[in-house]
Amino acid sequence: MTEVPHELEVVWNDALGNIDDSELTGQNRAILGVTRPLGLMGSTALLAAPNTYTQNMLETRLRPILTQALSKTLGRDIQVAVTVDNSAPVEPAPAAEPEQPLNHDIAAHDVPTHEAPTHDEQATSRPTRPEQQPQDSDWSGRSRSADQSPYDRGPGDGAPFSSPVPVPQHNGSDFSDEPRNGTPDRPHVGGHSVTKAGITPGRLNPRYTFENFVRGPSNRLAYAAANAVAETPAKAYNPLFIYGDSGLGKTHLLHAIGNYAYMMDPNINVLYVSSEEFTNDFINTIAGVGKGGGDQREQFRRRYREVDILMIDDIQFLERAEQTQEEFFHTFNTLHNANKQIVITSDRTPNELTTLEDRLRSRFAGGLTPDIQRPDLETRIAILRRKAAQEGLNIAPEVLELIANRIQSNIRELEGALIRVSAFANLTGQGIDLSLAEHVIKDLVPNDESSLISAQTIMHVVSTYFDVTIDDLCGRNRSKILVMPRQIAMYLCRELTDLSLPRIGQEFGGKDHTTVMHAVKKVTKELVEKRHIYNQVSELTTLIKSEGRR
Ligand SMILES: Nc1ncnc2c1ncn2[C@@H]1O[C@H](COP(=O)(O)OP(=O)(O)OP(=O)(O)O)[C@@H](O)[C@H]1O
Repeated sequence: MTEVPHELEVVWNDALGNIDDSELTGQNRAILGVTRPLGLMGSTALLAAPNTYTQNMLETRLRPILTQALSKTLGRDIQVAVTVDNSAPVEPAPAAEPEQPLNHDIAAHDVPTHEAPTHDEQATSRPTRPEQQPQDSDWSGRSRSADQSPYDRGPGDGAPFSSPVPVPQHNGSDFSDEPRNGTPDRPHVGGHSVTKAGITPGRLNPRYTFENFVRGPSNRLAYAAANAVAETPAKAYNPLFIYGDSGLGKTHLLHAIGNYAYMMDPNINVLYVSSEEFTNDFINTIAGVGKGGGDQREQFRRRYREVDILMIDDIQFLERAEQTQEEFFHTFNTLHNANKQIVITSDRTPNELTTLEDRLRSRFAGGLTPDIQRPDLETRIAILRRKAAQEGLNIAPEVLELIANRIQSNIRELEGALIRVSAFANLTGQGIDLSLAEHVIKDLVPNDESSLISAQTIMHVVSTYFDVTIDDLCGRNRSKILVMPRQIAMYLCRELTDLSLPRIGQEFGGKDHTTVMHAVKKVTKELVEKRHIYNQVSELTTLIKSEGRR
């Protein structure tokens, strides 16, 4: 890392000293602890963050506090720019292990000792690995009492929720088939997914953090367990097996674990992968063995076995194939024996995973197995309120309540409804009131109907509507005239069915899940910005629903 001139360090420390402690949560302090000043250019202070997650937090949540503090210190208006400096050293971790055992011996069904706060509760003290603590060592010149965890959540839980509508980074008018950060149809598992220091943790979604996760009775146990695992990997609950219906936040919690663990220790190896990706990667490896010199199997093993935290999403899709399960079993054992953390999600309990071998099921059941239930009305409203605030939408409480009342069982749908309502208001130049919301959401699918709608139905309706063939939708021709219907069809599959991203990719001619993800983001953005896309998506939704009911 660039050496920091002494005066700059002094200015930085003074500025940090100017921040009122009550404005910062423990996490904020930890972030500031790993941030370094790089220089002052005119009225801009350039800061270095060790990773994109920290950069993101500095640029959003902490920006106002930092600009104010730096401006006050320097006596003039200062802006802040943040760059990622991969070489930035994270404070060396003392090797000492915690003196107190942390929940080692808690039975699988026990409630975690550090119960998570609800969205109304605050500041829970958690056990913390001592090696994490130096990161915020005295950056502010203030001392912290020995028993105060640096990661206690402060009152500032009102972090802006990242927009579900992606900010356009290029001309958003075209429908391109390419995900911006990757090549479609190429498996995205492998070395680059492993978040070794210096490698951007590209597969972790920085928006999915613990802070952005609204807690309520339906998810409190899963949240608390995930939080404990992120703070003390392989010490609290191992494996952690979270199950629950589609769209209730399992993936969000996995990413939150990864983001949190990575923020605390950028040297940690975190790997997030869906079981379908694991299967595909394994099948490709087997197919390639012999062609590529025979070491592919070894590389595969290293990819999955040399990690500190392995997170497998949607384990119910783990291929029935014997060899894949065998491989996964050994991966699991190797990691577990090496005291590495494993986190798994599923749509059902371990015992209900009847396609899995008994020995795998019993391994899963041997850990903590919290579930996530459908959120209650209060939690749904809290989620909507947070999303609306993030979008800068001033929506009356009765409108949020209407949406929350109408969409009860899936948070993805809840978010989708909010986006549709705001898109319609935006495109028609109207304010968001009850009658507008009523008008928009009357067409949305109540969750119970979604099981009646298949990807085939959606493809059939979309292909007829746009006068293209189903082969066109599943093909790879990138002509604009085909890409747009294809992306809309993928978006509708995500919105109207319970299919996972990889499963949708398979339905569309074996495409990678990143291609589907890109399509979903693209259409979400376009339908907010373009009236004709909004109309097409609305019309198609109605057509698909009526087709699904037949
Ligand atoms: N408690 C919550 N607070 C805020 N947002 C949430 C919460 N739970 C879910 N979400 C949001 O709902 C959406 C769907 O969640 P997620 O993808 O994690 O569900 P899932 O259970 O993994 O679904 P699937 O099984 O279909 O993959 C995400 O955008 C997520 O951020």
